[in-house]
Amino acid sequence: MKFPSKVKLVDVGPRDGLQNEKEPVPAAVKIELVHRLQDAGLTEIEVTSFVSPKWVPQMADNAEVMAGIRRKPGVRYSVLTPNMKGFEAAVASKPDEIVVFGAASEAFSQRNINCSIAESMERFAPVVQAARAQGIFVRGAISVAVGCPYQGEVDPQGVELVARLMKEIGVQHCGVADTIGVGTPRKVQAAMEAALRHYAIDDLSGHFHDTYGQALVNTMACLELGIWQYDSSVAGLGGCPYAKGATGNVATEDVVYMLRGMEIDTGIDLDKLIDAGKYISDYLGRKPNSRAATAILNKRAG
Ligand SMILES: CC(C)(COP(=O)([O-])OP(=O)([O-])OC[C@H]1O[C@@H](n2cnc3c(N)ncnc32)[C@H](O)[C@@H]1OP(=O)([O-])[O-])[C@@H](O)C(=O)NCCC(=O)NCCSC(=O)C[C@@](C)(O)CC(=O)[O-]
Repeated sequence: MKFPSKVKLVDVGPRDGLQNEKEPVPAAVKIELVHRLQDAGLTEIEVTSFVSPKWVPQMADNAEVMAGIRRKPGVRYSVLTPNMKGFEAAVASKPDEIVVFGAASEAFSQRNINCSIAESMERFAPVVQAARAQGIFVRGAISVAVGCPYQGEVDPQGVELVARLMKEIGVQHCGVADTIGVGTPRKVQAAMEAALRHYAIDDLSGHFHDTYGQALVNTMACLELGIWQYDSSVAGLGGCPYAKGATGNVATEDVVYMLRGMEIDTGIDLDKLIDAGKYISDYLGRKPNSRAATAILNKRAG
């Protein structure tokens, strides 16, 4: 079996991780988390989202967080922008990349962004056009790619349709997301293969929540396909406010530990990453949701 020799991880903890916290997390803590992640070697960090503060109040400090980051050369900072209003607000904060986020089920599209799949593409198209005209890279996320909390099963055709529509409007990179973490390896591979009909392997990534404990094995299944880009979340933070019961993303620490053992380069310093995860977990008053971090922290404590 030939795996990729390097993997790029995008830490989505500051955005996906913190968007679901009940208590507000101060902008200063989010900024410090971003700093610790970049110091640990992350080269892309999903910082925040420019969505409606009525829908997701946890991200209302988006501009303040973006303005507070000490930018490190070589690191890319991405933000979510669901429509032109979000994009216009985001541009002022100079993101390297924006993310438009659609869904492979109509039901999730309605609950998450208040429109149908077709309408979402109409909203995204001018955003994509404006971003690309300004040299801002555009990533697209396809939520509920293997299962939806409202519809149930999602078949690969649903993913293929949204990947095609995203490609048609000029989205440059396609992220396939198991929002509620129900996927298992063959299902996730099928979703990826559907997206691969429209996106090259270098323009595709996986985003796996760990609700059923399948995220690492799903990552492994995608490595087998040659996919080398993944989202993950420090300390396993996260969840989507419109996917009740879904837990956080796969912990960045767990993915880095696995890849290090497989001699696949990530450029990430695991010890510093664990410190970053401990920092935010201490702030939130709980333990990191990462088996590797827990084991290493226990070992450190002797
Ligand atoms: C998409 C909208 C905005 C549509 O929301 P809407 O209500 O349909 O929008 P609207 O155009 O009818 O506007 C209604 C009000 O919202 C305001 N508004 C409109 N747009 C914006 C904006 N961008 N920023 C700030 N304000 C905005 C607008 O100005 C207006 O304000 P009012 O006149 O009532 O005072 C809304 O549904 C929304 O914000 N949804 C939040 C979705 C979200 O953030 N979900 C979580 C992130 S996605 C995710 O986690 C999944 C992912 C990516 O990680 C992958 C995975 O795991 O699946």
